[in-house]
Amino acid sequence: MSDDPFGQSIASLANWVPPDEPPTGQRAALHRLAAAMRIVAEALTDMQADEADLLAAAEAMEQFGARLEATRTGHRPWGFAESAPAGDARAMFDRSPVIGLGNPVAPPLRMEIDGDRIVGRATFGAQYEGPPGHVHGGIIAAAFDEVLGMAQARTGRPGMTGTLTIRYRRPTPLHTEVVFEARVDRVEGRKIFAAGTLHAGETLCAEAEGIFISVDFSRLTR
Ligand SMILES: CCCCCCCCCC(=O)SCCNC(=O)CCNC(=O)[C@H](O)C(C)(C)COP(=O)(O)OP(=O)(O)OC[C@H]1O[C@@H](n2cnc3c(N)ncnc32)[C@H](O)[C@@H]1OP(=O)(O)O
Repeated sequence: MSDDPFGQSIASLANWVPPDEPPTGQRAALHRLAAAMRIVAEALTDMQADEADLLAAAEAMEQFGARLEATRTGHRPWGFAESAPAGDARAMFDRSPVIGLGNPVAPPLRMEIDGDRIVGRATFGAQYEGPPGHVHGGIIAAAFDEVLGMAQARTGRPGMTGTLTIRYRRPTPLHTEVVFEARVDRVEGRKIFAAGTLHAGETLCAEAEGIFISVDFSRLTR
């Protein structure tokens, strides 16, 4: 394990604390671009632009896309995007589809550690709509997977999600800051049992239970 940076990073995750210094340079630019793409994604849900404007935007996006595509290396230093296995905070924050500031798909959820709890906050835009005016249930599941995944990772022997059970109690509103909380209930052998809640204000919108199975993540990279 000592010469395995992947394993070392996972092991050190138990003491990981989210960095609070603002990014600079290329990374800051990446975050800005991803934020702009989120604005586009949400605007597409109800914009009234005409065909010509949409075609002009599509052409510009295609051109920028081609420029970025040409710079791709195919290099995937960590192989994962989820918080629990990524280890390196930058890889984790930037690439995750849930918390990645460099990933326009991510809402993004913002996580913090509060004692033995993980707290995640997000404001979901219209691009995450399921029932009218409310958040899609699959998106809520993804967010729970992330916060429960981070909670279980802090045991120091993280696992993959084996079972994730969600009870949706009330519709979760769009355009409102909602709060996820997660903690580890118990560990039985390789099984880590985690549980969490989702609130919008005082309203309990959903509850989750997850069983994570500790694995040797270095095997997944080979
Ligand atoms: C570095 C940390 C990474 C954490 C990431 C967290 C954030 C997000 C995580 C994800 O989204 S991961 C992506 C979604 N999950 C997957 O793709 C997992 C796919 N499934 C597998 O790879 C395997 O089925 C798994 C590793 C979960 C289990 O396979 P194993 O062959 O290692 O398990 P095994 O059959 O030896 O069973 C070990 C124990 O776990 C139990 N178990 C196995 N699969 C289970 C399952 N799916 N749910 C609940 N329990 C399960 C099993 O009953 C047994 O319990 P006991 O020890 O009490 O007998």
